[in-house]
Amino acid sequence: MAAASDSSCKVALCQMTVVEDKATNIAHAREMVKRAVDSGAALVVLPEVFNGPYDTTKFASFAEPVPEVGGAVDEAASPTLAMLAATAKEHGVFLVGGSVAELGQPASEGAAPAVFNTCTVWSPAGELIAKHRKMHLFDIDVPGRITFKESDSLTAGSGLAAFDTPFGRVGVGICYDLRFPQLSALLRHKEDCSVLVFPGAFNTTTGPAHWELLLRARALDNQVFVCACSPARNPDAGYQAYGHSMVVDPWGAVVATTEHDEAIVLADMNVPRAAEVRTNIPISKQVRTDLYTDVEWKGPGRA
Ligand SMILES: O=C(O)CCC(=O)C(=O)O
Repeated sequence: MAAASDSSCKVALCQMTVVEDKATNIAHAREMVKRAVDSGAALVVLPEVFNGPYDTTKFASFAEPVPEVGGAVDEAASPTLAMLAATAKEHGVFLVGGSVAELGQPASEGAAPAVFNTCTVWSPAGELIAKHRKMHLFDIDVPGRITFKESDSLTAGSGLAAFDTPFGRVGVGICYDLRFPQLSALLRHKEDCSVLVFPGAFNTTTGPAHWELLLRARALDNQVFVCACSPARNPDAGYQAYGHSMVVDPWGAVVATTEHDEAIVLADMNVPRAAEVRTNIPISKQVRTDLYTDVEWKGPGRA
């Protein structure tokens, strides 16, 4: 395992090019993780839906069963997960396996199996130590720019995912989950995380406008490191990823990033910096939880 002291850690975000062919993506991810480890990373992150196209009509055909935390991978049915487990173990690193379409159980008898957008996290021993099903599905309509409806083919998850490392506790969300400060706040205040990791795939409309702003906002309002890993932009793909994988520190500063081409983004995270910022600006002690209980969330379908 690459050197990771008790407090600091080198993180690598593998901004890989994703193509239509699953086996090619699996092999490419394995090779990028190896390169990340060769650069000294102890925590390696892959992008959202890294084993196939980001396309609601294709998720089901790329989907694989995902075991529960601590469970064994069915290597024949889940070649992507088998690679993640083996690669984490081979290199002795924590591996946040981007996300894959997860083949779940049918919601009712006779229904099609539910498909989730699921992030798996692997320990240096190759064990599945956390699993996050995307909680907020990416359904947006910006006329003339982008319309996307994950809920056409995906089911939302509802659990929190976090895992312990020698350098601190790490929480996980996926892409659109970033837009919901409540999830990050739960990871910080309920799960006690100092690092949040988001595999994500923003696009060329919302990416330039919101990606960095959201990452820096989540870092600042929770006083945590935020690491977000995108696929590279593939000109041949139907969905044009924004790229710009990024690490933000608890002060809200961007400490490492890139453009939209394939790259490995590396950053040293000095995790005790989170505690230092929390002492300097003690918002978690000053927060007026007594005043926020009556928020009435507005929107269609809500009273
Ligand atoms: O929130 C956005 O603008 C992009 C979200 C997205 O691409 C996703 O959730 O996969």
